[in-house]
Amino acid sequence: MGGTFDPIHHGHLVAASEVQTLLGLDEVVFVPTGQPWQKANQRVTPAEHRYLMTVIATASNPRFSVSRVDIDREGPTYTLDTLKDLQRQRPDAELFFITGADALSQILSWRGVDQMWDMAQFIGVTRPGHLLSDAGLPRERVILKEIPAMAISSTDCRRRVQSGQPVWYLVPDGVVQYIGKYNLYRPGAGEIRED
Ligand SMILES: Nc1ncnc2c1ncn2[C@@H]1O[C@H](COP(=O)(O)OP(=O)(O)OP(=O)(O)O)[C@@H](O)[C@H]1O
Ligand SMILES: O=C(O)c1ccc[n+]([C@@H]2O[C@H](COP(=O)([O-])O)[C@@H](O)[C@H]2O)c1
Repeated sequence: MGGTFDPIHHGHLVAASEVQTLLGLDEVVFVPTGQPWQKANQRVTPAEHRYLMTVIATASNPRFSVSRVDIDREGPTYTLDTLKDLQRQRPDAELFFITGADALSQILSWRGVDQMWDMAQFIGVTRPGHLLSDAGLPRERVILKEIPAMAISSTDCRRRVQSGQPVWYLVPDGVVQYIGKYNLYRPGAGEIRED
C-alpha cells in the first residue's frame, strides 16, 4: 500500500488490515512516497518523519511491514518503479496494490499506467466522500472492496494539529506522540537534523 502518509492514520490501517484479511495476503508492505509528484504544489513533511511514523503505526502487526524503496529512490515517485523494486526484492511474490477510491479514480494519470496492470492486481477500497469505480480500468486487473468507513484524511489531521485540536484516536497513539515530539504540522516545524 503506497501513500504519502503525512501522517499515517487509522483510515490507512483499516484499509490495509481489511484487504489483508479479505484476500488472505501474507504481508502488507506500506511504502511511503519519496516525492509525491502530484502533490508538488503542497508542503510535504520530510520523508524520514513520514517513514518513522509509518514504522511506529505498523510495528505491532506481524503481517505489516514498511519499505524504504520510494524514499531511497531519487526523483519523483512513480508506482511503476515501486512495483519493479518490490518485484526484484520478492521475485516469487504475487503483488497487489491497495488504493483508496480517490487514488483509484486518478490512476489513469499515473506514469506508465499501461505497464502497471501486468505487474500487480489493484485493490480499490471504499473511502467516505469518494465514488469507488473501475470505469475505464481493466476489470480483470482491478478488484473493488467495501471496507468499514473511516472519514479520516491526513489533510484533516494536519489541520487539526495546526489549530491545536487533538488527533487522538484518528492516528495511533505513538504517532500522536511522535507528532508532538517533533512538533510536526505547526509553522516552521518538522526539520530533521542531518548531524
Ligand atoms: N480514510 C481512508 N479510507 C480508505 N482509504 C484511504 C483513506 N485515507 C487514505 N486512503 C488511501 O490510502 C492511500 C494513501 O493515502 P494518503 O497517504 O495520500 O492519505 P490521505 O488521507 O488521502 O492524505 P491527504 O489528505 O494528505 O491527501 C491512498 O490510496 C488513499 O486513497
Ligand atoms: O505513479 C504515479 O505516477 C503516481 C501518481 C500519484 C500517486 N501515486 C501513488 O499512489 C499512492 C497514493 O498517493 P497519494 O499521493 O494519494 O499519497 C502512492 O503510492 C503514490 O506513489 C503514483
